[in-house]
Amino acid sequence: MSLPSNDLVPLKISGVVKTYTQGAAVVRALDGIDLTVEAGEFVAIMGASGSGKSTLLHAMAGLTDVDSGSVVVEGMDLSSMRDAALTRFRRDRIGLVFQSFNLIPTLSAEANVRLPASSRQGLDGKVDRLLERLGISGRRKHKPDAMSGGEQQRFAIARALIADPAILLADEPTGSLDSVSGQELCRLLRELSEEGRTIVIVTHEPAVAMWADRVIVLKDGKRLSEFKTSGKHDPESIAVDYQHALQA
Ligand SMILES: Nc1ncnc2c1ncn2[C@@H]1O[C@H](COP(=O)(O)OP(=O)(O)OP(=O)(O)O)[C@@H](O)[C@H]1O
Repeated sequence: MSLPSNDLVPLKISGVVKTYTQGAAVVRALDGIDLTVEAGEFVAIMGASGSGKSTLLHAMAGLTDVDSGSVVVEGMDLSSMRDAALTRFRRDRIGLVFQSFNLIPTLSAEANVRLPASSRQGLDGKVDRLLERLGISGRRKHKPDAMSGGEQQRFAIARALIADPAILLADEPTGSLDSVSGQELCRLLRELSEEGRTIVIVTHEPAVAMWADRVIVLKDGKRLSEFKTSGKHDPESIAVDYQHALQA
């Protein structure tokens, strides 16, 4: 499956700060993050619990307002957009996948995939190709609760990709899967990236991060360090690189 390309940078984040106030305490969940993700790149975001990974992913998707700095997706500054325009832009240009799949239980798996498609033109063929590509065509009429976690997550990925977004964002996509299904899902994400999809995932697992091209390490809301995986499909060496990055 080859993808249409354009010259726009899929994601550029500059100086992003996000604080939460809890009573008298102010938490700087993101403390001046800069990050550019190039077309076709596969980036993993790692960091300890509370380091700001999910907040960053939500900021990338325009699901969280940031206090300052900018999040620019394909040249569009999300903070400058009104709610309705942002919702449309997110549906068309940003694919989102969550740990808990978030499929609508009363709809068939295929109906879930069709939901974000704004136009019906050519949709049937597109759905067929995508489900075939993800190896879930035979399960399309099932309701989500009649499928395994791995199948549900593939449908969630199909739903995220149906509009050919600029970027696929996934928050702990293997977090609800057993390790075999988790690795199968990672292999699928790797293949999608090699087909030209731009992907950012949040994970705390070296065995997941090893499928990415580049690992960004967060600590206390700051971008502490990063390293390239150089195709090392070896969780132990990724764990070592991660520990080095934490000590940088
Ligand atoms: N809605 C919120 N209200 C108040 N504080 C929040 C909120 N969301 C996140 N935080 C705080 O912001 C910081 C970063 O949280 P975030 O969920 O982004 O971290 P994380 O790295 O994704 O953690 P985990 O790996 O545990 O999911 C934490 O200190 C967290 O308690």
